[in-house]
Amino acid sequence: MDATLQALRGLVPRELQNPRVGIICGSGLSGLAASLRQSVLVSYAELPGFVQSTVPGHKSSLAFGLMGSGAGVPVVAMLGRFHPYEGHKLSSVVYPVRVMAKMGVKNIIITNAAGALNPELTVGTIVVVHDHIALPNLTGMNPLLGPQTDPSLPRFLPLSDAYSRLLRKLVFRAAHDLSIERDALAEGTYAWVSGPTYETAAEGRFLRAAGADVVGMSTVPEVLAAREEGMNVLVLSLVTNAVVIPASYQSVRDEFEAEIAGVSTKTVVEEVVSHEEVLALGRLKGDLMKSLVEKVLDLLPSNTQQ
Ligand SMILES: O=P(O)(O)O[C@H]1O[C@H](CO)[C@@H](O)[C@H]1O
Ligand code: HPA
Repeated sequence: MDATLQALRGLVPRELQNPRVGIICGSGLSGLAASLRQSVLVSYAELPGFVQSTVPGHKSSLAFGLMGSGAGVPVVAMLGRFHPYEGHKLSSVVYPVRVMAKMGVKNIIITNAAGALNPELTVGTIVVVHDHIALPNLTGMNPLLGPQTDPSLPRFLPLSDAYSRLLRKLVFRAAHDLSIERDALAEGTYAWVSGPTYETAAEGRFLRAAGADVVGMSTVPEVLAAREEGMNVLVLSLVTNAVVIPASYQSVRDEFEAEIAGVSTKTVVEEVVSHEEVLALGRLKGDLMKSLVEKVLDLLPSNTQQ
């Protein structure tokens, strides 16, 4: 950690060395940081302890700068995150969050691309996450597993308050101030899965039945580290696709038997999702996400821990 912080002190101008807000850009959402002023990019390759992002739609740089109107808020944005499915250790996945904490970040805005499990969520909706289901955490893949390296951090971290109510409400205020239509935003629960495979229909049904609204392969590790470090957390999921969950299985036997009996049937073609589709939606809705985040920064109270 000391080596990373020292490298950053050498690469980032002094006035940007104490960001107030950290941002993590999800798949195809690096454009979020396009409006940073006085921005300085630091490649992950220059930072000891950082790995490389290998997923299309994720760059490998930290961007420092000022965001929002007026004087702006000093922020640090990860243009490209790390996922365990890339082969990165969980400790590497959350390392940038720990670095942000050491630089003084008190609020973190984590964005992601996600598939909709809730049939009421249409593609393009931004979901303000208020809870999560993390099967990997429950089954032993938790970034906080292991010896406590910093005794000042809690051993048993509560997560019932993981998603800041104040920050969530700010998003709705921001949308209201920007006259964003009501249906563009929703609230929901994020299911974290390890990926890199997308869900089968049965898995989608299972996660939906468990109460999840959207599903993705990231975010929860960063949320856990951020909460452990005492940050206020806001998560915004952009719905990039629907997880196709047919109400019932359409039997191939029925289909076959109808065919040989000469009865005309509708052949079922299973829909599939692709990362290209995910990235395309990120490009399409990137501006909405950017305006929302900028407005949240404008509304962030300056006189509190926030
Ligand atoms: O969560 P982010 O990084 O936004 O990306 C999402 O998009 C990718 C799959 O298309 C997965 O990495 C999934 O987690
Ligand atoms: N499933 C998991 N992760 C995702 C999806 C999905 O449908 N879309 C974007 N990230």
